Amino acid sequence: MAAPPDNDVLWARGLHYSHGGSPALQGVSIGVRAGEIVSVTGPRGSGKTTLLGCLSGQLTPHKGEIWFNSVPVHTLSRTSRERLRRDRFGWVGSEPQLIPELTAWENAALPMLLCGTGSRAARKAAVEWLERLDVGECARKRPSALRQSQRQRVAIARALAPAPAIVFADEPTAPLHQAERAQVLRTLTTAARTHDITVVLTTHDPAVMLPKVTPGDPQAADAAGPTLADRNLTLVDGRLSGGLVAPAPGDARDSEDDENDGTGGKGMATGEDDSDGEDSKGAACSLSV
Ligand SMILES: Nc1ncnc2c1ncn2[C@@H]1O[C@H](COP(=O)(O)OP(=O)(O)OP(=O)(O)O)[C@@H](O)[C@H]1O
Repeated sequence: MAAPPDNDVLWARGLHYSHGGSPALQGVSIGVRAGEIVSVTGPRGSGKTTLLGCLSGQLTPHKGEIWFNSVPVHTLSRTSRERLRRDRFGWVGSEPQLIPELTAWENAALPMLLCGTGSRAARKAAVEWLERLDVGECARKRPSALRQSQRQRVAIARALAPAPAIVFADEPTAPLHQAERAQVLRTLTTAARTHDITVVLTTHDPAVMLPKVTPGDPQAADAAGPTLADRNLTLVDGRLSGGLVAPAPGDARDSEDDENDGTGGKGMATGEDDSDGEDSKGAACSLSV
């Protein structure tokens, strides 16, 4: 078993996953550095949610390796993976999935309480994060009294408050209005950057995440303002093609010819046997609290 590069907090090689025999990931390799914000885009059904499920330890890949620092996630027992998710990872789904009977601060504090943080400290951290995410005034309200964008900010506070090493966000802006999407994403990425939290997020809205870079025109890139992600990867039919600039519509690249693999230029091979044929393990992504 090869050791992962020292400077990657998360590293995966040759991931394969099939749902009921239908391949969702076909040899995906990725390396994520500590503090990096990586977005994964791609069309519907390209495998984004499955990739995040594997990387976050919710799904066990049928082939391949996943390392979190020096921990081989792919070989951990179910209990150890759940502990790893609880203690080191945060999760933001496309729906806030808050507990309706709890107030916003109680929802945000829940993962810390489950990790054994004292209730006073958990409440303090939860309220601070709600304030940082501009929903401090909602702390005592229940989810039903909040707007969807406020609920999603509470879910982001819940993911960030325990100071996880990595936050996984699966299409976190999907339920929001267009005007709120960039704002919520900016809130998530800014908060993660200031607290040195690594983020891997998926979106099928490339306009939201991709840096507005015009190749060969740095002035245009400067004028576009700061980018939300450090690196954007594109997943097509369960295969990754990396790059900083999205292919223009109609400029589809041939994934068979593309050796780019999302490892930040380390050149890790992705070309593995496509025939998987394993049955689905039927695991669905669930709330990581
Ligand atoms: N539980 C499941 N059972 C059967 N097939 C599934 C299941 N989950 C996903 N798939 C299939 O696996 C492939 C990858 O799905 P996945 O949800 O990972 O893609 P995605 O890029 O996240 O899609 P979307 O943008 O629609 O969320 C798709 O063909 C999908 O239909």
